[in-house]
Amino acid sequence: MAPSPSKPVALGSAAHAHTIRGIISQLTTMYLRNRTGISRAVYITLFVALVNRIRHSIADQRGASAREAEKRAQRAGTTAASGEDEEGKKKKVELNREFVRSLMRLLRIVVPGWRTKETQLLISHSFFLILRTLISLKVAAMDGAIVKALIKGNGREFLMRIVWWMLIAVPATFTNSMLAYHQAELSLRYRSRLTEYIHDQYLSKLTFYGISALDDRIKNADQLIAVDVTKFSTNLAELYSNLAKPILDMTIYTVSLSRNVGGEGVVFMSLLVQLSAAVMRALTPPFGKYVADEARLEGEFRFQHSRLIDHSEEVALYAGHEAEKDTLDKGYFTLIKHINYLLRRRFYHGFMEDYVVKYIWGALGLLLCSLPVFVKLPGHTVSSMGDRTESFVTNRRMLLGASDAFGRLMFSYKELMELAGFTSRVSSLLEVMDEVQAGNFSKKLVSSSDTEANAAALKSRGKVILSKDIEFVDVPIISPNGDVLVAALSFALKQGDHLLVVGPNGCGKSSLFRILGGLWPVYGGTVRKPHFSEIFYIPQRPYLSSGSLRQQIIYPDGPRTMRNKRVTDDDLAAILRTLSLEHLLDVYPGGWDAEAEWRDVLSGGLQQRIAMARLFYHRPRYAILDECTSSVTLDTEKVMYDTAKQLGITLMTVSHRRSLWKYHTHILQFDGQGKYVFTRLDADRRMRLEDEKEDLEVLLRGVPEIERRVRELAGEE
Ligand SMILES: Nc1ncnc2c1ncn2[C@@H]1O[C@H](COP(=O)(O)OP(=O)(O)OP(=O)(O)O)[C@@H](O)[C@H]1O
Repeated sequence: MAPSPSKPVALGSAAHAHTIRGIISQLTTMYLRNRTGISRAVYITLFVALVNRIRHSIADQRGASAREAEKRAQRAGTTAASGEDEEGKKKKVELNREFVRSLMRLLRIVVPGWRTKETQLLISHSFFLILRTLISLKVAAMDGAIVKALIKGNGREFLMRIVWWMLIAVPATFTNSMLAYHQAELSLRYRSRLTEYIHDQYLSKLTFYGISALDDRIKNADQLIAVDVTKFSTNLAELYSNLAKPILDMTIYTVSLSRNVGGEGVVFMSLLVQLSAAVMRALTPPFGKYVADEARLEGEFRFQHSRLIDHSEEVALYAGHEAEKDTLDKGYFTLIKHINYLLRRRFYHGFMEDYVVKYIWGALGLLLCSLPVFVKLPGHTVSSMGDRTESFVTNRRMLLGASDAFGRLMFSYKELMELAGFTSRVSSLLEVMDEVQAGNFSKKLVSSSDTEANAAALKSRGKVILSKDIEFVDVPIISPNGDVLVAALSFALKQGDHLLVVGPNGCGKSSLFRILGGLWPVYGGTVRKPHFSEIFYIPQRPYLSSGSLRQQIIYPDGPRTMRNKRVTDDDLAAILRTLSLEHLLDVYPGGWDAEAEWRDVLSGGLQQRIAMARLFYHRPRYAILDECTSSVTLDTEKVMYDTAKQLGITLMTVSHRRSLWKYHTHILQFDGQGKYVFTRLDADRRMRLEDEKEDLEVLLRGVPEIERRVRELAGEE
């Protein structure tokens, strides 16, 4: 009989299977014999891979920072030219290199060095974080021991363990309180550092003016400084404990767990957890951007309210409450719509996150804890039921700790995104402040202007030379929107020459003084002028600061500077008497120290007189008087101008009032079409000419009437 062909195959496959089984068993034995060594090799490889990954990201980030710096340098030269709109500039809020770069900049501000209070706080915070994890480990072991005593039915041991458990709770709760305290204190310190830094920058080199008038990238700096900085600081302080503690917990718990249940299970479970975490991260909405948008909308809503408070009288007189209500409602509903959308996204995300973190990972954890019960691991001799229960309870407790830590790490991704939102907002303020200080402004150009030519004009700069007198040589007056008001202005004024500036509305009269005061850049030509401190400006609506009556007169000096200048309250009273303001000292209780919201309690005319008193106190070499006598009588105006001249102040006035001509020696007259005339002013002659012109105009106005009457008479004849 021919041998069955299947037999050798069967024999062969049995032998084959036998060989494979033999190889597997040999490999398993080899693995179990060298298990510790292999585990170490795996851990070391993973660690080296991690370090390499971090090294590469840092190198990438450095390269990106250099490229970003290059791009910014290029952009700085072209922002004004491009007329780019705000949307185009809005940064995307993501956890990218830009975020790391911005965060690093803010971190250098909030923790400026090693020997600072912040570093001390961070170190002691870290100490308490480690202490809490160690205490938690001890508590986990004690839990296991308590349950073991219970299962054994050993009442004495059970009670003893409970007493120990209660004792360890004392350092545990103390540590918890210390952690909460450190977190709050750190947040406060970060906020103080940032606010101090921003105030220094914002209030130097007229940055606050540049941001609000010459640049339109930052809409509400107040909201950014008062609210977003606080939220950033709180978020950052929370994030440290929300990141550091779970990372620490995870490391310590995982090491202890792998000792109890074997490293393989832990590595396998970590891989599964990592995988599900990566999926969840991919499904996480861009919360950072949402938070930044929410903060912006909050800011806009607040701004609309503060505008209503500032202009309550005007709105009330116009009965504009319905229109204002519409604007406010619109702002509020836009905000609420966004918050509702955010809530919905958070709801779905929270649902998914909770399910994965609590239940999927929880089930994986139970499987892991059961390993020592169902699988015999080398080096683990679990014998009695009590021992098994103790090991299960301890492992379960540690695992809960580890998975809770991982869950918190996952949640902290959301917080990290929120931090990215606030980081983006705060750092955009810092960047715009830097650019404004460097003279790089970005403002939407007026559509009517020749955008390219004007943008080029806005980029170029003229010369400013310090001098005793004032001289403009071919200086263009260009509004921040790129509107050329005067192409090239030239005039010269010596000390003692008093200048009157006239012209139609919007022709650039005040803008000339903004250039003189250093508020607007000199876009071309040469400006010779005295130092900023020697020119005093009085606008039509004087600025009344908060503080006492005395402070209104001496602003921006403080009482100490006043004393240093050897000016007394009696000197100030004399100034008040000159302007017939002495009654203010009796009207408001407290005299010089009386405090009030001066802008509300003083009439327009009184405010203008206070502004003049301020001028007489400071006695500058030059004064710019911008329609600042519009609300006072001619008698008061005379006193103001005569006294100012007696004090040796050179006056530069913007006014349409003819009564002011006689106080000036020169006139600069704009025609509103970009042309101007600068001449000496012979007030009497000019007054005569103007009178004659007005008489003739009246006569001319009567001519049609005379003609009509002549025709009527001719008809009657
Ligand atoms: N911060 C700014 N941003 C953009 N444009 C501005 C800014 N300030 C002034 N302008 C524009 O510059 C032009 C000149 O303004 P300016 O205040 O010099 O006018 P003015 O001659 O003093 O007018 P008025 O007699 O009405 O006070 C106006 O068209 C004004 O809209």
